[in-house]
Amino acid sequence: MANNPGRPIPSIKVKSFETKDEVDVWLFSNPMYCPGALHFVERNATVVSYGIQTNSTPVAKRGQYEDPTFKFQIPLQIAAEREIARSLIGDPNFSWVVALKEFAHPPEEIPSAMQTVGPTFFLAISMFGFVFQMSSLITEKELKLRQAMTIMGLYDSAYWFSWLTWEGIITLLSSLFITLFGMIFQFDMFLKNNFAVIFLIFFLFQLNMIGFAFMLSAFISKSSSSTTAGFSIFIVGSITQIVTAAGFPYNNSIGIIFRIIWSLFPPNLLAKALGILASATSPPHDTGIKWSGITKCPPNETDCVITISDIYKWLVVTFFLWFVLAIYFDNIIPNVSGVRKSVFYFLNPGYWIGKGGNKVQEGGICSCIGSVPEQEPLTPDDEDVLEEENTVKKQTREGIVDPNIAVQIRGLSKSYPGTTKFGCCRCKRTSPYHALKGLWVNFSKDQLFCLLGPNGAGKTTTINCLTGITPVTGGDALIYGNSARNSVGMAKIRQIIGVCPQFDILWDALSGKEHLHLFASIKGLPPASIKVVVQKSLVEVRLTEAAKMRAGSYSGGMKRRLSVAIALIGDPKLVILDEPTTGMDPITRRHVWDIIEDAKKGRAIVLTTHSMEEADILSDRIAIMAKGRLRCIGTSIRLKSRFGTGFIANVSFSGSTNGQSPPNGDAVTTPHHEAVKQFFKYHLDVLPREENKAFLTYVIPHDREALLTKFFKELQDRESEFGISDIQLGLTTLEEVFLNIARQAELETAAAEGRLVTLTLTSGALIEIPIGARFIGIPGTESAENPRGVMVEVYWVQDDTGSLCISGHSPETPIPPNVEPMPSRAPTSRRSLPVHGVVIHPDQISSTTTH
Ligand SMILES: Nc1ncnc2c1ncn2[C@@H]1O[C@H](COP(=O)(O)OP(=O)(O)OP(=O)(O)O)[C@@H](O)[C@H]1O
Repeated sequence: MANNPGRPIPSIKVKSFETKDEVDVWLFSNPMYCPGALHFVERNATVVSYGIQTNSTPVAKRGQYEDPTFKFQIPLQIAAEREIARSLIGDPNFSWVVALKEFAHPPEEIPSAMQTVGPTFFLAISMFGFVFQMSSLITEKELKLRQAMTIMGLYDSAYWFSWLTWEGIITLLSSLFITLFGMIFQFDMFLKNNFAVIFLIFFLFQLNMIGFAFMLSAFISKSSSSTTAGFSIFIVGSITQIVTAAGFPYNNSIGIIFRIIWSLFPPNLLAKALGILASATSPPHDTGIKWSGITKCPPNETDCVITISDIYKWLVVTFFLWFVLAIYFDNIIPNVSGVRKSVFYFLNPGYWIGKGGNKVQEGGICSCIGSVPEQEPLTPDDEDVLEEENTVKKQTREGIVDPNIAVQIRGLSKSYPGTTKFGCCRCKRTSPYHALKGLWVNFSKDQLFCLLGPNGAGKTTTINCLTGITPVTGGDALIYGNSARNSVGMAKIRQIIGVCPQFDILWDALSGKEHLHLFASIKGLPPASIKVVVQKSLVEVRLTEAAKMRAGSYSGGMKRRLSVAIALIGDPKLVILDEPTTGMDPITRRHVWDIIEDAKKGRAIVLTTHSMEEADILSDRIAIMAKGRLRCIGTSIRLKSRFGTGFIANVSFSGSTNGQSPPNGDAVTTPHHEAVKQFFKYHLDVLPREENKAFLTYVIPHDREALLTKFFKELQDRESEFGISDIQLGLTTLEEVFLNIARQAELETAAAEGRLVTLTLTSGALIEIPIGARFIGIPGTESAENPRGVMVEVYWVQDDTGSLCISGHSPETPIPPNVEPMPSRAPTSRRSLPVHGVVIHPDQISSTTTH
């Protein structure tokens, strides 16, 4: 204890044992407690043996590891040997001195926290901006927000540069805060290196990550995938940063090609830069990198292949590379409408000088577009449609520019090509579809043109062609003289149109006011006037109180009103409203109708709607489309008179107070009712469609039109005799016209395609009949009683999608003798396979046939 070099060991720190085994047991049960043990064996008077046992685990003290050999083993050895020598010599003062000294060596390099966890930590910080940026860009694509802005006139360049400016500012601030926090927390790397040197590394790195996010977002179509993509980049980045910190590939033993490829991934450059900056301040006497030293290799680095200034250059160059690639991929990867530019679009000089070069095509890069079969020119069946077509064709041929025409659609056709997509194991084929089959129509200025039609008629496709969302297959559309087929024309069109799309395209996080502000700016309104215009617009659509609320919390009707306001902002010359009042309550709907009515002045409006009332009230002209073609065109009255079933006459009786049905709903027949019914039957041969105590309602077919003047004059003269209080005469509703046209179109298509449906007879037999066929002869029913067999009349209704379905059939009746005999066939067995029914032309059915 007294011989320990340096200072004696106090007795409380020493334990003694009888045997080696006792020592081992004690050491085993008290690990890391005792640094060393001495074993003495006194062999004889001149020989004393001893053994040394030490703990070989190095222990860190204040960041420094103590070497057990120097610290314990040698001192124990010296102490033991001194004591043995003294004991053997018998001189208690006998002593010798041993001095121990390490070789001189450079200061030990302890990797700093900045070198070990710094790269991952700062990569994690930059991932916030990265994921946010990707998800913002993808959400704008996914929700068609970007498309909406483009239609309203936003240039791609403005879109990209506005994002870049915003992200540039955020990145600048975040880099500033990172550097300042590093200094506040007294990290040597931040304190000793030049402020600008550190700040620029963080700024350029984060900007680079933003460029990388821009590029990656072109490949992702769902915003929910952006977090997954961000996380994957983080994991990969963390691993490659560890590899970078270990020295790969920034040393002379690795080829430059590896270094170039490695440096394309921004986290690797950050890891290398932090490595250089941290090692420049790691030994206490190092002073860090000054601005003037960014081009020099750090003094501690022996195998230096890259300097801080090289890293700056790399970060700047790769940022521009990502940014350019982001714009390129954004153009060549199909957008949300499946439309893209050609892979070599940038080789077209027109693209750079703004004269064309923006031609778009459909289908993905890896999908083969099948050839679209040519559509045969169809001559319209309807005389009004034919006349309109001839007018437009004549104007086109003669180059007549009618100043009153806002939109001239010249044989517009659109076919969605069939595509073949090559998946992992199979090819997916879709067949081509002709959505528009040659439209020829003029939309006049100061008028509202209403496009009606069943679902899938082609209304939205027409609008998409007019707004450039989808490329036109054939024909053209001129909007105020600008062609929708030409990119220069389309750029001009977008400055003069306002669109309210079928589905609300709004940012949940922006308020109504901010939306209007944004679109007013896109429309190029002078900044000074925007505030006033936005306020006026909010008042118009009654959203003043909700102006500052986020659009995400608006009701469906409020969102629609905001979409209408957006369409009207900036005083567009053509306003396209695709089902603008869907989801609105009746009061709001009427209010929006007023807005639309007011908006007609000085501009053309194209409206599509499924509300016949809306079409009736707002439209100056109406066209009904079905299966990609115009079926009729004209004013509401013209359509009703031509395609309605006729006139509706309503006769009210005096004595009825409110004109409503009796409470039990039963028809009440009075002598007056009977007299009026007889009068109608005698003069017009019609029966009431509806009758009750208060009134009688008749549908009078068009063919009796000539009799009406005389008939109603006489009815009016006999009003008091019949007890009539009021007579109303009107045309049938637009809805009826719509249903008739849709039915006709459905029939045509079914006949052209030879589509069949199965009719189940009351007898249980199944027969196949063409869709829409009215009288059907049942094969195999010929008998002595009915030598020509029997037939049924089939009743048809249209379902929600406009398709015809069988609603029932009449009882079986004998086929009249004037009908040609059916081809002879074996009798149909019950519930056997369906046989084909024989279609009997209605003209062959005599008047005795029941309906
Ligand atoms: N990208 C596409 N690829 C293939 N077919 C399409 C595509 N877009 C639309 N169609 C088809 O074109 C037809 C016309 O569609 P469109 O959206 O123009 O109808 P619509 O008259 O607007 O119907 P709705 O009243 O339901 O809005 C439909 O049969 C539709 O399936």
